Amino acid sequence: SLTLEYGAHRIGKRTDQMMETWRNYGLGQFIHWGVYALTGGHWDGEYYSGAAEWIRSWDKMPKDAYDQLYKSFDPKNYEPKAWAKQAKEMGAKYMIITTKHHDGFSLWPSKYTDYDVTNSPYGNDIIGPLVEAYDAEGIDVYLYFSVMDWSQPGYRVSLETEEDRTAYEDFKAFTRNQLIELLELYPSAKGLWFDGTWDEAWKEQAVFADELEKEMRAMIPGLIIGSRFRPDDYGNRHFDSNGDLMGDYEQGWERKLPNTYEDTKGNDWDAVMTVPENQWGYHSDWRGHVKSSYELIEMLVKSVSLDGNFVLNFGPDGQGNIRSEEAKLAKEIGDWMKVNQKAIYSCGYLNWQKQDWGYYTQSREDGKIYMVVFNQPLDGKLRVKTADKVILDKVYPLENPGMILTPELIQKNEYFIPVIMDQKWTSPYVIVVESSSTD
Ligand SMILES: C#C[C@@H]1N[C@@H](C)[C@@H](O)[C@H]1O
Repeated sequence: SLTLEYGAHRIGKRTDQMMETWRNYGLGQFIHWGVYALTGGHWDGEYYSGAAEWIRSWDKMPKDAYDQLYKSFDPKNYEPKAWAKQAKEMGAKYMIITTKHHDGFSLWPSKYTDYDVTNSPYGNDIIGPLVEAYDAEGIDVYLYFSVMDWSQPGYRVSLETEEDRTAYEDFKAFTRNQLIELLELYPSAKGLWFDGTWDEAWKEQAVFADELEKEMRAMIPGLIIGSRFRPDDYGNRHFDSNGDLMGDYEQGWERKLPNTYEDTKGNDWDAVMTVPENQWGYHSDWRGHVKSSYELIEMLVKSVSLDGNFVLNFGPDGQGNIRSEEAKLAKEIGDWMKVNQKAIYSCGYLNWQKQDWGYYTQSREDGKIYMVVFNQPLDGKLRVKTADKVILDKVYPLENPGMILTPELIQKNEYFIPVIMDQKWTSPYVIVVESSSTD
């Protein structure tokens, strides 16, 4: 392997309590909010087919017009407490908020740019009240921060000339100043979710990024930072040039999920997911496929079954309203979580053979095994192939512990669990397996 000074600083999972808490979240909420929400994915009556938060990059979007939008940012309906309550009802254990997206508009009062909320009609800090509201609901807060910043004169995609390099040094200092400022203002934040680190100029900043990461970790012990922040000695991110994970968890699963445990490489990871195919910021006209709560619950369960967290995105509109489609999903997911949360919180991967009926999760607290059934077999027989030396001691529906189910032995370590068909199962349900080992 290569000798790397700025590659992974740890091989294997973090084992401290803060990371254990992160690992046990199961469900998170992403919030993408900023001046792009004012456009709703349209400009001058035209529909933008890209991701709404990228509308400034659209050739039909006059850049100076976009850059004036903040002078209309005055979200009368912004109610952080209501957002936090809704997230609590949904069952989210953490929330990631865009403090600054690629356009550079800072949702907090920043000493380092005039392109921030204090210079909008709204005038007040957006981030502070949100952090307080989510903290009050017991939902941990993480700060999304885009390194790429279209508003900064010093930003560069690549460093071709001496002028580029000089300008980029100013940009690096600005970036560090904003990050230190965020951690000083919001010390209850448990971690950072970085984005916009794919340009060549940043990929040359292994030394700077490493020093900055160390400085931030020193400010908030236990701070959790994903794989999308640092480039290594050769400009590689997520995995260093030896294939080892950078940061505390893998951030590569954006709008997609791993399919097998092997895909996760045994690392901690999160999957961040949009409701439409690709809209993070508010778009008033969602076209194409919009995911149902059934689909999203399956993605959540699949993520947990593979030792990951599932983070569902919300994109409030320009007035601070949570759109009705997202409110409905939050309610439907929350209703399912209220009944089945034991199969999600503090659960993870079980090395039993994957079956067609759904997913296994196992509690990291008491070892209980959960069979989350999405595809009910017509004969009601759920095939279970356990690992070796496993005894099934007790099997019952999570919703009805008194209904003891008797496994029918097929062959060594393989059973049918008969699920009584007179129950009209209309949503994914959970069977609990209490097991022991023969050795
Ligand atoms: C591309 C890209 C960005 N990464 C997602 C998390 C959104 O912020 C999107 O704009």
